Amino acid sequence: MSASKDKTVFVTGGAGFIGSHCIVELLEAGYKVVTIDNLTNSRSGALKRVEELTGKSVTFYQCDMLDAVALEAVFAKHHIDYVIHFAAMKAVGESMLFPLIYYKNNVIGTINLVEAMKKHNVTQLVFSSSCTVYGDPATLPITEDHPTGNVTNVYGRTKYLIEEMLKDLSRADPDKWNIISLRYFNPVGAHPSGRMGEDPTKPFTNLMPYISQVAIGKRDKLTIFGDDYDTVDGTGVRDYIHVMDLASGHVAALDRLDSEHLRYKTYNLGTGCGVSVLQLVRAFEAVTKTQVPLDIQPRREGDIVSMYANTDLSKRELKWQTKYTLENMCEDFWRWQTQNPNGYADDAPYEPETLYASPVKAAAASPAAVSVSTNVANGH
Ligand SMILES: O=c1ccn([C@@H]2O[C@H](COP(=O)(O)OP(=O)(O)O[C@H]3O[C@H](CO)[C@@H](O)[C@H](O)[C@H]3O)[C@@H](O)[C@H]2O)c(=O)[nH]1
Repeated sequence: MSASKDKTVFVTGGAGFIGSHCIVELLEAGYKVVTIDNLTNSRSGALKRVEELTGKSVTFYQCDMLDAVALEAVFAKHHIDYVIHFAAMKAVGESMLFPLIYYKNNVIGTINLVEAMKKHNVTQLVFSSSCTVYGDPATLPITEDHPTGNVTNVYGRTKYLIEEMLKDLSRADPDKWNIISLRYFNPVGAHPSGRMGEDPTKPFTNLMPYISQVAIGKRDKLTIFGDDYDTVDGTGVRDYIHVMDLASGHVAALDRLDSEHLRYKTYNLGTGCGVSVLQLVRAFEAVTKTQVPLDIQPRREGDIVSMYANTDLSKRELKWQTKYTLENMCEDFWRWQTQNPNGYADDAPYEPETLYASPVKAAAASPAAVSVSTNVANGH
């Protein structure tokens, strides 16, 4: 556990799936948390559950990453020690249809954040990146020094561009910046209590939520995109990681920033184990005692055959390792789904605090804050 008591972490995208679970870990490690979210792909009820589970509250502002004035106001109002930046749009298909919205929200949103940090002399940042930056891997398991940038979709390209931008920033001012990019593999599962989990308000395409919807009877069958890959059983292989392991990886990253001035460094967060689509389905069926009817279809365009992490560096330098098994991922996800069929939709909202002294002043200071909210969701 962290020794960084009384330090404040500013979390962007804190109501999202990974952000909210990470806040639980941060509060339990003794950090104070200030968070923003524009709630375009999440509900603030997640933060109420965070409070319920930890007995601690967070400071929450409903705020968009494109609202540079509001972002700055957060830094002006709070003494921030570290930033963890989750807020981003994350749907691969959508990113191909609306590339400018993705570049704007993800890249410009990050520029706004880093500029506000710079202005207020906050230099410690953990960035939520993705294994998608590796593109189609040349070698497996994937180490952090594997080439990046050969990305197959716009969402992934935004993550790659942000990584490069942060690297350039640290090169330009190496004594100042201390930045870690965490490359997540495939986050799944939910808080073991059954009180928190993934609750996207937009359509999703990820495997585990689909499996679960079939198991619960909301859909007839699971479409498997290709069973003729060169893998253990012909289906695609991924490195599924429990969201609580991912969350503890962020606490470890803050400890790492404290222990050494890194300038800029990347770490994989995965389990190191490749699991096929069929293996995940079978594990889910066994744990939940359900049947998931399958429909084998052609390969999905842009899909990668196999992807799993080499976790040596994160184990060694972050002193972090995963604790949850594939069975835990399935049972925790199932508990969340069955106990909360509507996610947080029925919960009272977590009341956002007011960022500005008066609404009139807010509108004058920050016209973007009162215009139609742009789409910053919470993702990886
Ligand atoms: O209905 C489905 C959904 C998925 N799959 C397969 O399941 C595997 C995993 O798919 P998915 O859950 O969509 O994850 P990825 O394709 O690995 O991409 C996700 O995981 C990446 C790593 O975190 C992120 O970068 C992406 O944004 C995110 O969509 C793949 O082999 C898919 O072909 C199916 O067979 N049927």
